[in-house]
Amino acid sequence: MSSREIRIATRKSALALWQAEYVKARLEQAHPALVVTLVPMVSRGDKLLDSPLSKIGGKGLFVKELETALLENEADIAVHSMKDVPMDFPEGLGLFCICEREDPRDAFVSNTFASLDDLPLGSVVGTSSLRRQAQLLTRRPDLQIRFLRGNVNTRLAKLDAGEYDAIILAAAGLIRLGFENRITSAISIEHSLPAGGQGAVGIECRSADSEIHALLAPLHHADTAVRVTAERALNKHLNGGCQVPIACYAVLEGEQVWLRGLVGDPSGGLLLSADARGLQSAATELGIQVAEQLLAQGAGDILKAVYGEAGHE
Ligand SMILES: NCc1[nH]cc(CCC(=O)O)c1CC(=O)O
Repeated sequence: MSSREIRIATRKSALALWQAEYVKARLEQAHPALVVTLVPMVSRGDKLLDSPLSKIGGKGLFVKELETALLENEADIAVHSMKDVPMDFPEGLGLFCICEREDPRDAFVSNTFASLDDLPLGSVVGTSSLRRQAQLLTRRPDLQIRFLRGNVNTRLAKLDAGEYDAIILAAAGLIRLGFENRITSAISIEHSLPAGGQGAVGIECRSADSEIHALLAPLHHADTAVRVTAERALNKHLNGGCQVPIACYAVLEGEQVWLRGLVGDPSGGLLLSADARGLQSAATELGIQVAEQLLAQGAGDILKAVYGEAGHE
C-alpha cells in the first residue's frame, strides 16, 4: 500500500473547496495509508469576478493557475467542475478521472415565485450564462435578464437583497454547498438543456504520473465519463465553453448514448437543436456529429457573433 502524499490544487471558492474536500475524502477512503492535502490558490477568474467572463479572456481563467502548479510540481492533482474545464490541456497534463455526476439540471431559485411559469410578465431574472439566457428568453420573451456573477453564496445574497425576482443556478452547486433547500424548482432538461459537463467533477494531473493515475482509478465513474466525453466533443467541435450559448446533454441507453445539443441566440427567438444516438465506444464521434448538425443549421453564425462581441476567437 502506498504511503505517498497527494497534493490537491484548488481554487478558494466554497464550491471548489467542497469539491477538493470531496476528492480528498474519497481518496482517503479508497487508500487508507494515503496522505491528502489541499493547496488553495487564487485564480485570475476569481480576481476578476465583477466583469463578464466572456469579456476578460474567455475560457480557462479558473484553471490556468492550477495547471501551472501541476506543471511546477507544487501540486499533484487539480479538481475541476467539468463544465469549466477547457477542451485542451497543456502539454504534460490531462484529465485522468471523472467522478459520478450530481444532478445536472439548472435550478430556479426565488423567494417569491414557485417556478418559471409563475413569474409575472417582465420579471427580472439573474443569470450571466448566455446558454441559460437564450433558453429562458425563447420560452419567456417578456423576462428581463440581468447580469449575475460571483460565487454561489454571493449570487444567493444578491437574490435575497431583492435585486432579482429569481435567479438560475446549477442544481449541483447548490446541493454540494448544502443549499438544496434554496432550489425552488429544478428546471427540466427539456426546458433548460444543461452545459456540457454540468454537475460532474473531473481530476487533472500530470500525464506521466502513472502512480497517481492508479490511485485515482477507484474514483472514476465510467458512465459519467462516456456522457461527458460526448458533451465535450460537441463543445470542442463548436469551439465552445461555459461562456457561450451552447448546451449539450448526454444520457446512456444501454449500449447507446443519446446526445442532445443546442445553440441559442442570446437575445432570444432563435434556438437551434439537434440530437443523435451512437455507441458508447464512439462518444467522441457522436459529439462531433451533433455539432455538425448544429453547424448545418447555422450555429456558426450565432457563435461568430457572440465571439465577436466578446473580443476573442
Ligand atoms: N460556472 C460556474 C459553475 N461551475 C460549476 C458550477 C456548478 C456545479 C457544476 O456544474 O458542477 C457553477 C455554478 C453555476 O453554474 O451555478
